[in-house]
Amino acid sequence: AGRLVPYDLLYADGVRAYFARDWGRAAELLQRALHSYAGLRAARRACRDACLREAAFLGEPPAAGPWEAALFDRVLQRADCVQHCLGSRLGAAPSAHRASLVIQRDFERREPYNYLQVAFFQLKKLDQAVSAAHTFFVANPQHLQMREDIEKYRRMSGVKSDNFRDLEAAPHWEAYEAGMQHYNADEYLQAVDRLEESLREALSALEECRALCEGPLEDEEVEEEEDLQPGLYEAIAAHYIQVLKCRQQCVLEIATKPGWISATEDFIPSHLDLLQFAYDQVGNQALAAECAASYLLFYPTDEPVLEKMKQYRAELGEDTAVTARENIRHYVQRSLMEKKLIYYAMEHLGGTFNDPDLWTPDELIPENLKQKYREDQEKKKQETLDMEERGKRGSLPFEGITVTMDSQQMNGTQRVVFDRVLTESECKDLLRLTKAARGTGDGYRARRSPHTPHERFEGLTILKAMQLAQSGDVDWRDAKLLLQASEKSRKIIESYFTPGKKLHFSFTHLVCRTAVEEEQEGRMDLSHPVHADNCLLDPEGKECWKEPPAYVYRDYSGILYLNDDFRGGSLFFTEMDTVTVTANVRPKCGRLVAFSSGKENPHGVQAVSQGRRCAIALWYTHSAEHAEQERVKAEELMEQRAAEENQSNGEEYHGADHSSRSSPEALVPSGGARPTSQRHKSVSERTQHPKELRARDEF
Ligand SMILES: O=C(O)CCC(=O)C(=O)O
Ligand SMILES: [Fe+3]
Repeated sequence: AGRLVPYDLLYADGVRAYFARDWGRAAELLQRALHSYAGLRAARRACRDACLREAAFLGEPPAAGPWEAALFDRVLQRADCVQHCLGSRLGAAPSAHRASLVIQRDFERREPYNYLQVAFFQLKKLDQAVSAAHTFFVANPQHLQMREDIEKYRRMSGVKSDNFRDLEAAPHWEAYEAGMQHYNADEYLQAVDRLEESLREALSALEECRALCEGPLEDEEVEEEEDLQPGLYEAIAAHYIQVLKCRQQCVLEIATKPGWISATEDFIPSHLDLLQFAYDQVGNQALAAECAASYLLFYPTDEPVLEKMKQYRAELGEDTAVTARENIRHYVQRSLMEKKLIYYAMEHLGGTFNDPDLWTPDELIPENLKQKYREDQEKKKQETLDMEERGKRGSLPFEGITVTMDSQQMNGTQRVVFDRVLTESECKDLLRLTKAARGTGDGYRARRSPHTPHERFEGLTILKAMQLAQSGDVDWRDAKLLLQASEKSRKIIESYFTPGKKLHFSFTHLVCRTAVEEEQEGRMDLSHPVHADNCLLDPEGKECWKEPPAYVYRDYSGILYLNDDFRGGSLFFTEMDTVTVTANVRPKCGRLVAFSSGKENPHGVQAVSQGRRCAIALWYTHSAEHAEQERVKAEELMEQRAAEENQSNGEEYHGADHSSRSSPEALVPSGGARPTSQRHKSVSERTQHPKELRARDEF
């Protein structure tokens, strides 16, 4: 095999070319980076398999003679094998292919496709731009800018719908979804085919993931001092336990659909359960029995499947042997062995382990760990109780705010309207912000509303507001007010709905909807069609799919209104059928409506038929991981400014608390070698990535 250039180098060069607007070079380098990344993974997998055979830990342990020599003899052989194998496949020392954590994360999140789509777009290679955009979006459904771009691509003529392809699609997910569709449609013959394929592919993906676990030891805390380094056996144990835990987590990785946050529970065993049912339906009792027996390896006391087993045995006759699948038996045994070792380590050496499986037999978990687990659960329960108690007594964190309507008055659950969150003059200042921003022409141009041709739609994000303040286009105090108003709303909503449980910003923007003159006659549509904020309402109103492209991690929504001098534009809530209206909210300055973002709160906005309706739209999440990154940047700019002001007139600014957030920069190890230092720059450049995209007005 030829020499594989390390993917992090290619990536760093590609990103640099991107920011130099050298699109051709950027596209080429980024594609090569992706290719090299895939090649590296394939090499690791292949070498692991080859060396597993070549230097196998097989046979009986030595009856007599030193155990240690026998074991380490194999360890040395395996190390030699792996070194050689990787060296010849990669054409370089394997260590050259170790990328920093930041870059590894970028690739896991498919970040290169984000750059690629822009580069392809600039090169007028639309088909490739679309598939890159789609590939990125599948794994990043929360990415607002990409969502907008995708919507634009969809509206463009000349873009074929089969270009919306996931270039990194995992074979097992494609098969699984097709299989489940057939299964749910009672098409069991096809279901069996696809689910078998899915199981096969999932197990194969699992092996690849496990192979990648055999990498270097990742120290949690870098211990610089030599005498803090562990001794031989401690070091081996620590590294081995790390590998075991990593391998155990692989099942979660393969069971998590790209773009989703949590894994499908019991992914492997549920395949076997589905298959046993489907085989039974198509009259293949022998295979049904085999799958049932395999399922029982995970859950040996599962009553319904034991029942089925009896039935299959009866149907097949006593002479037919029923055995579980060999590969599943192997999977279960191997997993149990790993769990035992991990639990032993936990009990005696400390550390933690999140067992990814629900089927782990109780007797495997050491008694004192179980005890500790129970205590933790108890503590958590108590905390929730305390929280609810506090919530009931809960008072709002600000004076003068009133609760105008609660859930009951709004005929629903988790809905509320507060008034007097802003004063008239604060509303005026914020409205001035939208006007001033409009004049600048950059990033804040009125566009057609994505929802209706009869309105224009303008959105201003927090970061944009700060940047405009920085460039002197808007007043700093107005921009600061936007930041403060949104934080105030956050506190109100947190204390009302989830006291004691932190709500993070997920996305914030100031939006105005303006009626387009002369286009209002006989208008039947809405300003914003009925929707739920964190799931996709199905048109028949029976379900709300909590899956991408919905912003699934959003937990609460808030809208803080700024004015009422327009016609139409009421917010309304409906039942799941999207037509039965249950509550109406007329916007006005200082009114904050808040509600949980799920299917219990479908809502829409009546047509704005005259004038301009402005509001700060706010979404919140409990998940720190999905906290709004733009905000960190915006607050930094604010603090910078405050510090400058402080110097000039001694005024004090109480900046926002950053401690709970991790900025992307924080992930960059200090003093890192080569690509790391470049990444440090491009990571912060990345916050400007959306602007970069915005500049493309060719859409
Ligand atoms: O502006 C409003 O009243 C509601 C807007 C909304 O529901 C949304 O943007 O998701
Ligand atoms: Fe909404």
